[in-house]
Amino acid sequence: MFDLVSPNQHAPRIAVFGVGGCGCNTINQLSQSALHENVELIAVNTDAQSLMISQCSIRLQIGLEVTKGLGAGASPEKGCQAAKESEVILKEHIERADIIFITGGMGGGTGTGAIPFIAEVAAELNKPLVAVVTTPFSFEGQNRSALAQAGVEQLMQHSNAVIVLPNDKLMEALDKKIRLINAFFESNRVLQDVLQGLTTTISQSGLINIDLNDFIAVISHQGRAAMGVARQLEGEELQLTISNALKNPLQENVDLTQAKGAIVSVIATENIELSQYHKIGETLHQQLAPGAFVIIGLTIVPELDCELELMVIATGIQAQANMADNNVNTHEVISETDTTESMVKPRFVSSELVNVHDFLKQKAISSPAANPLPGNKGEHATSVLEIPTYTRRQQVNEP
Ligand SMILES: Nc1nc2c(ncn2[C@@H]2O[C@H](COP(=O)(O)OP(=O)(O)OP(=O)(O)O)[C@@H](O)[C@H]2O)c(=O)[nH]1
Repeated sequence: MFDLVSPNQHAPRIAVFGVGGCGCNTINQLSQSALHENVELIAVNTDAQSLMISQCSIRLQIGLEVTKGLGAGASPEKGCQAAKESEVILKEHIERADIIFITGGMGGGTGTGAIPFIAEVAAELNKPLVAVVTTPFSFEGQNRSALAQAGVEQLMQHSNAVIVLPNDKLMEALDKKIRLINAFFESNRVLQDVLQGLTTTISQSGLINIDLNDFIAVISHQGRAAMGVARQLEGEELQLTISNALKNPLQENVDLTQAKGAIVSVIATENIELSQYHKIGETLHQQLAPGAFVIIGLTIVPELDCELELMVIATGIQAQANMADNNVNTHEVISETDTTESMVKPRFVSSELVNVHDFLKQKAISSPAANPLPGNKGEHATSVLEIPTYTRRQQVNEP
């Protein structure tokens, strides 16, 4: 006799921790998206008010003794103490997961102090961890920026991969007249895209055949990570699509030529040619460090409404000397790297429809014009959840 095996029985358990005001906002937005059932969203904060309005099923108030439920007051030390005070409960949730994603804003107290501590605990428990964090707008002042920089550096010591999205980059990419709340919303949407893309990539491992071990192999290169998605429309050059996927306008500039690994998810119709598939692998190898470990998954979606969709996660990138300098290293120039030494691990899988497809179809974040801001069209009702905690507090304190 055979027992029927549930299709999700072997899907890895993914925990997404949203830490501090920004982290909780992000996973609140994430909780509105279609996520795999093995993805658990965990809101973590010292601020009881923020947790009360969180829509996540798991809400952990940390550091009740240290912060009295009032936030860490922009003190990373307090944020770290709060996480230490609540280590047992945090550990319980870390232990239950196979892989951990953590997100939050660097520059305040809770996120900056607690995220590196949680990452350290995850490392002790041997759990792979990917962090997606923001750095403050310049108008928030030098102090927050310095706190953020120190926080990112600390985090990098304990994380497998750190994706840094500077809030300042938003201003460059978005309409200058955008309201602050919409800027945060848009930034959170990018965080949401990144997290949804990452979790979906692993959850759909049976379909696109990038399994957890592959993923871990790629993210185990410590350092910064970069992620991008792009679609190739009819008549467009594949090369352009690949370049678009490698530049996310809201992400900190990173030097991809240092990337030691990449996971590429290709979604195409049955008409995809071997030469196109090869071109993707070849271009990636030209753009990344020599010998980079590249895993390419392929999913066939017959009803795809474009030529091809790409999601690229590059890892193992060393930090820029100056985090504030965002105007260096665009990757238009393709170097003449010998690709024969590089390791490519192609995977072919055919399937009807996958969530990754839905995700990519809806997003196309490489083309901001394709994604008008919901707030600009009046589609997005401003909610208290989208107001950053520190702004919310200021509003409360204002007469
Ligand atoms: N993109 C984005 N950034 C945010 C948001 N909220 C806050 N931030 C950024 O994150 C930084 C830290 O803010 P919070 O997350 O509110 O701070 P915290 O970690 O809760 O720390 P404390 O309030 O001191 O306890 C800020 O300086 C902002 O740059 C948000 O919703 N979206």
